[in-house]
Amino acid sequence: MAEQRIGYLGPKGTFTKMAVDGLFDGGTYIGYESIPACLDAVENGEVDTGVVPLENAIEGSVHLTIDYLVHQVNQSIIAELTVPIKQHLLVHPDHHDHDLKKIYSHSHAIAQCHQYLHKNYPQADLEYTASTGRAAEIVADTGTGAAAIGNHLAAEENGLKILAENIHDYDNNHTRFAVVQKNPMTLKVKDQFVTKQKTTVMVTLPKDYVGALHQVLAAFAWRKMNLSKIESRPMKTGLGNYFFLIDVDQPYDQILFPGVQAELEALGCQLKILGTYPSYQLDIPSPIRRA
Ligand SMILES: O=C(O)C(=O)C[C@]1(C(=O)O)C=C[C@@H](O)C=C1
Repeated sequence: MAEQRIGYLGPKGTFTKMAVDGLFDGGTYIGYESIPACLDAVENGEVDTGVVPLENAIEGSVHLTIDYLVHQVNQSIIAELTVPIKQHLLVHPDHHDHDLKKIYSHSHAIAQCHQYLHKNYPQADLEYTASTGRAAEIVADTGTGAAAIGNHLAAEENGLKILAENIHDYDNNHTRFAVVQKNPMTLKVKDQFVTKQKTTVMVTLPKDYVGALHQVLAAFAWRKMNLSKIESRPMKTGLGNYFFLIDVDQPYDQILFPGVQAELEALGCQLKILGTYPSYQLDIPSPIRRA
């Protein structure tokens, strides 16, 4: 069997790369500079599998991933993995008592550390990058006076030191990553702890009418199907038009899901299955190299 080709949000040292290293058992790994670039590579067959961030416990959904999956490509979620996230402040090895004028990172990483930044570096300019790994690369090139928010792997890969560790504002910080494929094929993953099986569906309503969402939820509720997440996103067709993304805590089956689908279609709604998949939980150790 040919080696699996896995695309991920790169470059080196991203949290997504940590997730990939933790999940897969061999393969060819290719880092892409942005979430759309990674999903495009899956779409055009450059890689078999893509791994992109989906949701963070502190900052919420990664809307770029959700919107791109729904509007721009035709792919299925075939697994998800939850990874503990520890954010550190990374600086150039020559950095000593310099002022920090600029702090670079991915918008989600900056958001996870807002209180810390507000308290300790209120004067610093916050610069958004496509990933935490990219932020670390910039700081390695820039030298002193700048910092990146990222993980211990980004520090190691870019020769940076950790000025402050665990700077995220809330302890229970985790991110869910989606593993996607265009043509679902078997994944070669390490022995992981599968916490549960899930199914993600997208529901669109015909128009805004009284009780519409209640009816959608009732179709799941009376079948005793547990929902672990529901989120609305704009359809991008005009103000007030939304679709709902719903995570159901059970695998797709030939009775309950078709029943929900038929019931919702009778109400004029549409239901699309975005994936039915195992949910993995990774516990990545994070060695700290102090400044
Ligand atoms: O920039 C990275 O390292 C990523 O993998 C992206 C990302 C995200 O988009 O949420 C992943 C995990 C962390 O929550 C911060 C950033």
